[in-house]
Amino acid sequence: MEIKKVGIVGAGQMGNGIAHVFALAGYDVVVNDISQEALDKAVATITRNLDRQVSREKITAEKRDTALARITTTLQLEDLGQTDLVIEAATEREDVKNAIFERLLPHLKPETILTSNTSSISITRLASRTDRPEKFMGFHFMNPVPVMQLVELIRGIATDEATYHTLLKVVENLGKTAASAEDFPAFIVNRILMPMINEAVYTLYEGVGSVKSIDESMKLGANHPMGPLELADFIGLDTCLAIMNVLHDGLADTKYRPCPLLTKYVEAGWLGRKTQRGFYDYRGETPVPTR
Ligand SMILES: CC(=O)CC(=O)SCCNC(=O)CCNC(=O)[C@H](O)C(C)(C)COP(=O)(O)OP(=O)(O)OC[C@H]1O[C@@H](n2cnc3c(N)ncnc32)[C@H](O)[C@@H]1OP(=O)(O)O
Ligand SMILES: NC(=O)C1=CN([C@@H]2O[C@H](COP(=O)(O)OP(=O)(O)OC[C@H]3O[C@@H](n4cnc5c(N)ncnc54)[C@H](OP(=O)(O)O)[C@@H]3O)[C@@H](O)[C@H]2O)C=CC1
Repeated sequence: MEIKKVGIVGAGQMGNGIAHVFALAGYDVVVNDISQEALDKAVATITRNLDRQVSREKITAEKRDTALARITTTLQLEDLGQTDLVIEAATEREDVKNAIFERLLPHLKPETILTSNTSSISITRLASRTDRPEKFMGFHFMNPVPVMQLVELIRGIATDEATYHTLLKVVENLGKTAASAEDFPAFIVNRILMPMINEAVYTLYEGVGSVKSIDESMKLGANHPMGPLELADFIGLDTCLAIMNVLHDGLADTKYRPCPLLTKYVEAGWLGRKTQRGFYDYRGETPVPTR
């Protein structure tokens, strides 16, 4: 099946990055969110990131303008009805994702491929609640989408080969690299990455190091581009906690117990960069550690 028009549900940091790379690769993109403010912010972010690519001579101004013209936004989920591929990139909560699919399905063409950018939730379980488990897949982009090379492809138990091969071709068209992961909690990247981030929060919680010393240690001692706490703030602490809970519940092993300090930050609404406060306070000129 040829994919021409793509629908994206959720215009947060992942939704805007996914819209950016699809529009640049020549796909028509419709972005949906429940908030007009999120849609406006997404278009502003995409424009800023495309402008930066123009100023660094990665793309031409003409390519930027064509890409922007390919993106439309809508508050109405039914406007995704004529798309060939839908990528759900809303908040990492299973009830939210199920509700989106339930409202969206009556409007979709029967052949439309339905995917979720979920970081951790069972693809088989999400698919089983839809009318098309064979055309349902995990389509997991990494943050920041315009920069990161990898896309994880996760087949649910019922996903057919045609769907998998169609998405493999889409990843190729985006100029990215696909890795296949089996459908187990948090797949590959987050199965490995998130326990490291959670351990960094335990290291902070137990007073082994400060925010600054933990991040500096991993940047200078292990050559990570960002320290684990800086990365947690970048991903979103709500998303990190949600992934740890999926690992803990799904694998029933205490080694995945979310750190109580991570829970406390989320309960405070200190979700990282997106709320201006997390392990760092971003309200000033330079980020200041909060512990
Ligand atoms: C949670 C999940 O489910 C899965 C995940 O995504 S886990 C998170 C995975 N991501 C990571 O681990 C990211 C780790 N961090 C990094 O790789 C780097 O810090 C980074 C790429 C984000 C920034 O790199 P840097 O060298 O510090 O910054 P900088 O030189 O400003 O940026 C490098 C490039 O990225 C671009 N960039 C940086 N942030 C960007 C953003 N948010 N959006 C778009 N482009 C961005 C810059 O424009 C620059 O592009 P060029 O090379 O074309 O000039
Ligand atoms: N952050 C990351 O590094 C990565 C995240 N992911 C996954 O991508 C998904 C999105 O994450 P991210 O972009 O970081 O999250 P954000 O919090 O940045 O964005 C989520 C967006 O979804 C919107 N939303 C919530 N409910 C609905 C709904 N019913 N219909 C439409 N939109 C809705 C939110 O609106 P509002 O703000 O108004 O609630 C918000 O704009 C999650 O599943 C996450 O696990 C995958 C890879 C990396």
